[in-house]
Amino acid sequence: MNKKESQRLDIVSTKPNYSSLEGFKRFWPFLKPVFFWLVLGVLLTIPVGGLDAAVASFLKPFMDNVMVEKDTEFAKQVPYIIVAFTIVQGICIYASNLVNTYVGARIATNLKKTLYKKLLQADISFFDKNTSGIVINRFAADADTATSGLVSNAKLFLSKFWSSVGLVCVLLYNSWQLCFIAVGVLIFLFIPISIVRKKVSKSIAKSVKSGTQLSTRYVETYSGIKIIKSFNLQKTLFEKFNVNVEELFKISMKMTRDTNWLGPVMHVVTAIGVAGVLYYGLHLITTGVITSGTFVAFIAALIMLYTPIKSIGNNYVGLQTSLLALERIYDVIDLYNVEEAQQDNQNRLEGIHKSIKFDHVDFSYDGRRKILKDISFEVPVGSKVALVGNSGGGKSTITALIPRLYELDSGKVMIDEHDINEYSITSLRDNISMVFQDNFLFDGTVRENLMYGNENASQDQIDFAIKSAFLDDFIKKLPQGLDTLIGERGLLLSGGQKQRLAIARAILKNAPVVILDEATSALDNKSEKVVQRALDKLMEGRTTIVIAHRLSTIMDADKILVINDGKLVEEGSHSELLEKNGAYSVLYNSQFAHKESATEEENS
Ligand SMILES: Nc1ncnc2c1ncn2[C@@H]1O[C@H](COP(=O)(O)OP(=O)(O)OP(=O)(O)O)[C@@H](O)[C@H]1O
Repeated sequence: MNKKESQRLDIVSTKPNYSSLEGFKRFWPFLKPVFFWLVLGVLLTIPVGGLDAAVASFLKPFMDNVMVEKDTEFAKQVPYIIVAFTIVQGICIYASNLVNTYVGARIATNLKKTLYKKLLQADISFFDKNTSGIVINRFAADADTATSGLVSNAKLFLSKFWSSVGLVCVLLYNSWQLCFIAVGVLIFLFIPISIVRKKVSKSIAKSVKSGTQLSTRYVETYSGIKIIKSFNLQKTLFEKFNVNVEELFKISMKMTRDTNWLGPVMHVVTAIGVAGVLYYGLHLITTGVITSGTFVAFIAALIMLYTPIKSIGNNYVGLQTSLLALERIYDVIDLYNVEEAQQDNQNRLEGIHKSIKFDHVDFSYDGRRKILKDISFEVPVGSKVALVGNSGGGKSTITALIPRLYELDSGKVMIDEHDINEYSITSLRDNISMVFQDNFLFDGTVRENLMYGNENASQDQIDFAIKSAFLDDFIKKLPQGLDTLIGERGLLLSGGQKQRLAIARAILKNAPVVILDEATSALDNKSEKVVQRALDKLMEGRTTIVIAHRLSTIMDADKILVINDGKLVEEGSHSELLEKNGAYSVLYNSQFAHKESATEEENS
């Protein structure tokens, strides 16, 4: 796999990639801020677990004093002591729940912040390679899965750990021989646990993959609903969904089959332990090695010890699920991205004074298929350069390289004779406004959407941008003017209005370089004219690179570059290129002829 391919997250690992120590080290940055609370939580679990042992150990004097020696003095105190102990235990349980929940929620929140930052910084190529379902699952759901499972299991494990330590001490104190039998049988539990571990890891990886596909289906349905309805795709999509959801059902049933036998096996193993203790205990009592009180206390402690072990099966799957989710999180955190890798000491780009230059640029999206081949050209400051050429030729790709949305394979893109890699990415992008064919609007009001162009824009600046984009009449008619909600994806706006809002946003950004990617090709003639006028306002006094299919909009460009199949085949002004009678002239004549024949058809 080459570097450009290495960002795919759909390959879910089935084997743990980290040793426990490595895993802990990686988790440390998230544990550190809550370490005090974590220690407090652990300390609070000591009395919770330890008091179980205390309760069990009271049974011995109770039995021996009352039953055997008929001395009730101490026994009378025991019920009060037990109630007092359990009250203390209850308070500790409450406090430890509170502290542990705080620790878990804090870690999950910090993990989500780290992951979201990572998502915002991820290279565009990451989004080309990973589906929306992957993003939702890997960046949001995994943080909850990892922490909720880890915290609940750690809480359970810790409290049971301390109670087990206490109970084993009680067992040892009462009879080391019986303790040997009781604890010895537990060794047999390691075999089924390791079998389950392997099977569960595989199933969890499969279920993550299926769950991801399911999430993608939901997102696709949401964003593609118009196409789904107009092509009557409901049945097709439902069938695909059906396959995914049934697969998930099968995986979860398999997981249940693979793991649920662990419970009964634990039951049998612990029962063998109890049976062994009873068998040998009888011998020890009859030979006078232990008293009956000792024996009763021993059995009580043993039952308490075995109870959590029997539920290990269920907890184990939860724990394994969380650990694997944590590993997937590490995969995401380890993803390389250009923004994060950048040095802090990079120069800020403060405007453009000379030119934007492509110097022998080669580019591929996947490291294999070359999209741009040896592209060299210069855009002098303040000029308007147009990119034309065949569909899929690489025009949009060229424009994406200027704000470093993708990294080059070789060659250089330069601003004012400096490689753009020398400037900080933020400052580079601050200097460029892009208007696309399909402009994304955020959920919120018209004003909020405009102000994404400039968060500190004054009312005067906003008014100017609206006027320049010919949006003032439209906004006056909106029920709440600038503060009208336009909804996610700007559904309340027409195509042309959306375009003009995007142009107003770009005007507000006031960047010296403007890149227009086929900004008017989706519009009808009337809207195109208004949008074109708005674009002219945006381009005024700025360095502009325009991609256009309609040559009529770029005939006045200072320079036209013809890009065919990733190569720059011609360069010059409209009249120079027509004179050359080459690729541009073919393109121009085909459009012109097309227009003429269309007009003839209309006239006839
Ligand atoms: N994100 C991407 N990942 C992989 N390949 C891509 C990606 N975007 C574009 N391509 C490929 O790169 C080539 C050039 O695409 P590009 O969009 O730059 O062409 P274009 O000249 O702008 O086309 P059009 O005029 O049709 O918009 C095409 O073959 C396309 O399939």
